[in-house]
Amino acid sequence: MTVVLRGEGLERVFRTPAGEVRAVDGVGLEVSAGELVVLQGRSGAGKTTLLTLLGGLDRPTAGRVELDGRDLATLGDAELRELRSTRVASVFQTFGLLPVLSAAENVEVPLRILRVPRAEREERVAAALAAVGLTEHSAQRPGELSGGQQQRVGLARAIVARPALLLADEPTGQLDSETGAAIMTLIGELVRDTGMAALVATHDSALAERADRVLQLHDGRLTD
Ligand SMILES: Nc1ncnc2c1ncn2[C@@H]1O[C@H](COP(=O)(O)OP(=O)(O)OP(=O)(O)O)[C@@H](O)[C@H]1O
Repeated sequence: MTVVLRGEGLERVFRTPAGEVRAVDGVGLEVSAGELVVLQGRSGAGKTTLLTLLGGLDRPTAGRVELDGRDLATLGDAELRELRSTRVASVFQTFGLLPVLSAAENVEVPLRILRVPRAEREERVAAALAAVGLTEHSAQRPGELSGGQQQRVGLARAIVARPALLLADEPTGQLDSETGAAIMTLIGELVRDTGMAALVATHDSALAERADRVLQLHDGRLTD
């Protein structure tokens, strides 16, 4: 399978008044197309910092990230933004939906940014909402949806631009365990159906059952 994401020798050191924090300390990993990898680790293990490096939102202190075959260090800001908006989708614990927009309008946002023509936007938004089982709720605003439904809107918005990579940081953190498990199952289905690569950070070990592979992060390092 094609490797979509590769991290090599990644380090991220934060300099704080209290001293240096090695949040990510020599991490190497690969995620391939059609693969769901779960990144597990306790609070403070470095999961968010690692995802931020892998998604090109922050630059590593050392090491390299290759996304879709491109070394992020060689890209300028504009190229990096372009790669991020076309090839990477992110899902967070706080669903990040715009409260004044309907579910469908929220899902449409990435396509507007990419200047996709209107008719195609409508078609793709409908398909993404159908994929997460929310066709009947497309006109509702986030405040009128349950937490699990809001996260499904977040997932529809993530996949609508057909990214090569989905990065999710505690996507089930605000949900009860049953709803969280359903969201994780849905992520697994989306990965299989679309062939995208997915890396999902969570401290919930029950969710790891749905992964093709589980990585354990401890004090910024991957352990076996
Ligand atoms: N901007 C920053 N400045 C200084 N230290 C930071 C910064 N961001 C993160 N850290 C530190 O890096 C370490 C890893 O933090 P990170 O948020 O990546 O962990 P996490 O595994 O995502 O935790 P959680 O599950 O609680 O979100 C922690 O010790 C944290 O305090």
